[in-house]
Amino acid sequence: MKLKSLKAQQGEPMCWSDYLSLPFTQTVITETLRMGNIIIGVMRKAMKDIEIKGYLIPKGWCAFAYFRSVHLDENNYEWPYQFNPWRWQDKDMSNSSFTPFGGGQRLCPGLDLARLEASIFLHHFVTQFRWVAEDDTIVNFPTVRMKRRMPIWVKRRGEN
Ligand code: HEM
Repeated sequence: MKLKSLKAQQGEPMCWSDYLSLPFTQTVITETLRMGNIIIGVMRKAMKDIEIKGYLIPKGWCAFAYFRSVHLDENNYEWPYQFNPWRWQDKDMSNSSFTPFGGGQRLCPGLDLARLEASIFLHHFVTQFRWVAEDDTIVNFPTVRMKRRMPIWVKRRGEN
C-alpha cells in the first residue's frame, strides 16, 4: 500500500526496481509454490542403468520425481504443512529440496515471468480488493487441491 501511494503521489508507474524492493512478496510466492505444488513432479526415462542412493533404475525405466513429497517433507522443512513465508527470509531456495520449476537442463524458462505475474496479481489483489474465504480443507494427496474448490467472496475496496 505504501509503495502504491508513493507511486501515485509521484505519478509514476511501477517499475522493475519496485518489484525487486518487495522481498516479502517473494517469500509469499516461494512458500505458495512450495505448498501448492502446481506441477506435482516430472517424468524421466533412464537412458542407461543408473543407481541413485542405493536404488537401481534399469535402462528404459521411467521414474517420476514427485515434488510434493520433497516440498512437504519434515526433513527438509520444519512444520511442512504450515504456510510460513518467513521461513524463506534466511533460507536459500537454490537447492534440490525446492524444485517447483524443475531443474537441470529442463529448468522452466518461464520461472521469472511466472513469479513476476504472481507479484503483479498479488499487488492488485491486496491493494484494490478485500476478500473472505469460506471454510475449506486442503487435500494434499495425490495432488494438492481444495476439497470445496476454495469458494471466496471478493469485493473491490470501497464498495459495500
Ligand atoms: C507457476 C508457474 C510455473 C510452474 C510451476 C512451472 C513449472 C515447470 C516445470 C516443473 C518444468 C519442468 C518440466 C520437466 O522437467 O519435465 C517446466 C518447464 C517449462 N516451462 Fe514452466 N512453469 C511455470 C510457468 C511457466 C511460464 C510462465 C512459461 C512461459 C511463459 C513456462 C514455460 C516452460 C517451458 C517452455 C518448459 C519446457 C522447458 C524444457 O523442456 O526445456 N513455464 N515448467
